[in-house]
Amino acid sequence: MRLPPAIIGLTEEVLREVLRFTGPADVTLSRYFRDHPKLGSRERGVIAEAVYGLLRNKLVYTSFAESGNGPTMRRMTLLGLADAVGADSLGGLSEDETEWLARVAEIDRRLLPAQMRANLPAWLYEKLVARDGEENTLQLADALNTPAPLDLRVNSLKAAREEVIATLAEAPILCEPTPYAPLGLRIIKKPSVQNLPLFKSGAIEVQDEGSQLLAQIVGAKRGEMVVDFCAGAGGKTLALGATMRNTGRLYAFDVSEKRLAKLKPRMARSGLSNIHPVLIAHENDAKVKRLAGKIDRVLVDAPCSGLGTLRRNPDVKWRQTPEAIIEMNAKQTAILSSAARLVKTGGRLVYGTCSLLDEENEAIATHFLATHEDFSLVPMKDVLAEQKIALEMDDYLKLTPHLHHTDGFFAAVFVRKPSSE
Ligand SMILES: C[S@@+](CC[C@H](N)C(=O)[O-])C[C@H]1O[C@@H](n2cnc3c(N)ncnc32)[C@H](O)[C@@H]1O
Repeated sequence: MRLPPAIIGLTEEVLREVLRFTGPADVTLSRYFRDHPKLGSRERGVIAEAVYGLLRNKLVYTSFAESGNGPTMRRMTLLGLADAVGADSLGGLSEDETEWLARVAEIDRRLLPAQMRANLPAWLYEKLVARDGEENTLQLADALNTPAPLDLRVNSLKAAREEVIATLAEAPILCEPTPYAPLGLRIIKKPSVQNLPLFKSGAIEVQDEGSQLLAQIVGAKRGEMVVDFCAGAGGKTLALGATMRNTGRLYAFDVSEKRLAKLKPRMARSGLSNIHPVLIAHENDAKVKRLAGKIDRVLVDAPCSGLGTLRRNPDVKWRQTPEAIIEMNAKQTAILSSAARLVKTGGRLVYGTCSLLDEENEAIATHFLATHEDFSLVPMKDVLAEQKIALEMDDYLKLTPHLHHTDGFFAAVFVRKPSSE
């Protein structure tokens, strides 16, 4: 069925707003939909898909849009919509526009300049090419510009992975076990899971496989004292709590009241009662100091550029700047250093990000080791062997969408040496 011609104007309107990059694209879209309550779910889906497609392919589409007659923004919108639903499904196109879309569809994108094909800003593209070479960067960019599948984590307190697979099949939702995370499921077609009884009962949570692995390498055990220092809405907190079998004490720190508030209903669904959310003013808050030297395991899932999550948040690559990343580096160093004080002798400290950049990853880990003689690195290959995760890594965990089909993640594991060492 053809879409009503009005969808073009509506998409163009919200696209203009999104491309101002004054806030995250998903927030702008939600606000737009709230302000336009008459839009049906199909229209909303199409508009969102068109906007996300445009953000993923912005460089290529801008160049195509500039090639035709008429306003560029309308042409960008048509490209996004044609990508989302196919040009044949669009009502209200002029003859000229129909022909132009057909011509553009014939262009061999392999002939475009490499940075344009990568659809990455120049500063990021150049940084990645300098490190990984052009071919690897193009492969990475291709994976980052492809929408992610939907990954779920089974809450082992409530169900076994096999049971969940069987229940989902009745829906019918087909999924497969994730290759590395023992409780993960991957759904290729993305159904809405929020209304499923499995979700409402807390048997499943939405969580990328990479994020599940980051929680797993903390190695939290029954009865331990654990801190999730940057808990946010608690994606990893919930995974840690289940690994601890709902025993011990798991502190969920964050500076954002709004994010911690989102953790509460998730805690209630999960059946976990070992989690203690704590709002802190900053990383040196007195609430942190009180626990110094008492904690078995600390996870620092640090605030970062988020460039590893472009499959889900394609606007991030256009909103990030090298200057913002330098500021972030200072924050990451400060948070890691403060969180380290919590770790008891022999305890584990994990630093993780969803960034692809060395300066947010290895550089922070190396600097930490150079300035904290009482900590040493636990090579990631040892941690993965301990956790029986079948991944080949050297010192650090480095997950990328083109190699591991997860979001981009980095992690380093440190241990606090016994004082005699
Ligand atoms: C990558 S996000 C965490 C995501 C979360 N762990 C999850 O799995 O869903 C980083 C978090 O760090 C928090 N944050 C920023 N500055 C902080 C600080 N100084 N101390 C603690 N948390 C901080 C942010 O509010 C944000 O929620």
